[in-house]
This record gives sequence, structure tokens and C-alpha cells, in this order.
Amino acid sequence: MAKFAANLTMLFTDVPFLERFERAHNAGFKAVEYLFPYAFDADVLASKLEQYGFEQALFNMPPGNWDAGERGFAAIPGREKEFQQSVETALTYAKALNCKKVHAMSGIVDQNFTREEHINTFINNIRFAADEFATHGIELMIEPLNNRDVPNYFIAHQREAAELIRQVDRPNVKLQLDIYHAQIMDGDLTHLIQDLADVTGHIQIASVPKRHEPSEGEINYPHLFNILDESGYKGWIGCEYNPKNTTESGLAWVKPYL
Ligand SMILES: O=C(O)[C@@H](O)C(=O)CO
Ligand SMILES: [Mg+2]
Repeated sequence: MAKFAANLTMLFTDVPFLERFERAHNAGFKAVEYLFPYAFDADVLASKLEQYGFEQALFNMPPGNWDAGERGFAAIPGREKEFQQSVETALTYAKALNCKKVHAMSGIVDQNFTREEHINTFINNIRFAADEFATHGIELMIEPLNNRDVPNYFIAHQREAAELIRQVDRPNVKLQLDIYHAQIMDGDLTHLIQDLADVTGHIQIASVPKRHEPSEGEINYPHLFNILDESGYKGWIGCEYNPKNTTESGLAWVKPYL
């Protein structure tokens, strides 16, 4: 049966970040995920997890200068040293939060370099991170982002990510299949989920086109939850959407699963 993690970057945003844990707990969630933990001391976050009995499902590696538009740099030539440092930073948090899945963002392509140069950089960086994480039993996620929201992101299609994962050739590197991005870029979701089941490590959801609750829009999520079950997916499904009104008023869809 599908199980859902509250994404605290997107849900409960009417209160400051640290207060969102309590709100997610009161709503019935048993796990949380969020983009970045780095603004907070790892011990503070760990105590929030402990206080509410949460599992930390996932967080992202440092993305570079987010406010300046950077979206990671795993594929960006010339940033290798920074990438290696960011692996160590992420590892410190992953250990403190007992988090077994970390997402490495690949970055907006740099027009000064060829596609091949980006791919080679990505493969080398991801192998480095995967090997560091493997010694702690941590899986490394890579996630395609749709090119309407994030133009020129290095990976936009799910099967392209699966091919890169094959080339990286490390057992702890997996696909973060965000069904919102997948519907915009790929479609044919039933077959996509089934075909990529063996490389999928994490799932996220939102409606399309508006990235609201999964109960609206063009995707039939109850059908896809069954497909995920049948495909053997047992991990958390991250609720990574912008609530249409308050978070709580839009949670009816998830109540039967909590
Ligand atoms: O889908 C998303 O936007 C996130 O999962 C993410 O990690 C990058 O912003
Ligand atoms: Mg996502």
C-alpha cells in the first residue's frame, strides 16, 4: 500500500520551517522530506524527527547558489572540487538524520561546454558521491526536472536519466521519479513506471498542470498508486506540491493512506 511523506519545503508554508514538523505530525504523516537542511543545525533537525517519530525520507545535496538560479552542479565541468565538498556536507546531515536517500541535482547546462563534457563530468561526480554514500548504506537519487519550470536543466526525461544511471554503473544510484515532471515531459505514465521500476528509488507527486494536490488535474493518481504497488515500489511517496489553499484543507485525498 502506498505510503506518503510530507514535503516540508512545499507543505505547511504558512508557518516557519521548524514548526512544519508538528503540523505534519498532526496531519498524520510518518515521514518527511524537504529540499535542503543546511540552514539548520543537524542536531536540531534530528531532535524534531525524534520528537515526532518521523523517518527522514530524503533531502537534496547543496545546490550551489539557489537564489542566483543554480540548480546543483553534478554535471557542470569545473565544479568537481565543490561537488566533492558538498558530498561531505550532505553526508554529515544524512548520518545525523539517519536518512538513506539523498538527491544530487545535476545543474543548468553551461553553454561553454558540450553535452559530452557534461555527461562525463556527471558520471565521474556521481560515481564519487555514490561510493562515498555506499559505505553508509545511503542511496543517491537523480531526478529529471521538466524544462518548462527549469529550462536547460541537464536531465529532463526519465528514460534519459535511466540510461545515465546505467552508465554510472553503481548499485546505489537510483531514479527519483517525480510524476509531475514525468507527465509534463514524458507521459505514458503507466508504462513509464513499469519500465523504470528496477531503477526507481524515490517517487514524488503533484497535479499537472498546476502542481497542486494530486486529487485534481490531468493525472489519475489512484490508478498510478496501484501501478506502483504492482511494480513492487515500497518506498515513500513525497507530497511535493503547492497546496491550493491551506495544506490541511487539501489533505482529504491522503487520509485513507495515512
Ligand atoms: O521536483 C523538484 O523540484 C524537487 O524534487 C527538487 O529536488 C528540485 O527542485
Ligand atoms: Mg521533485
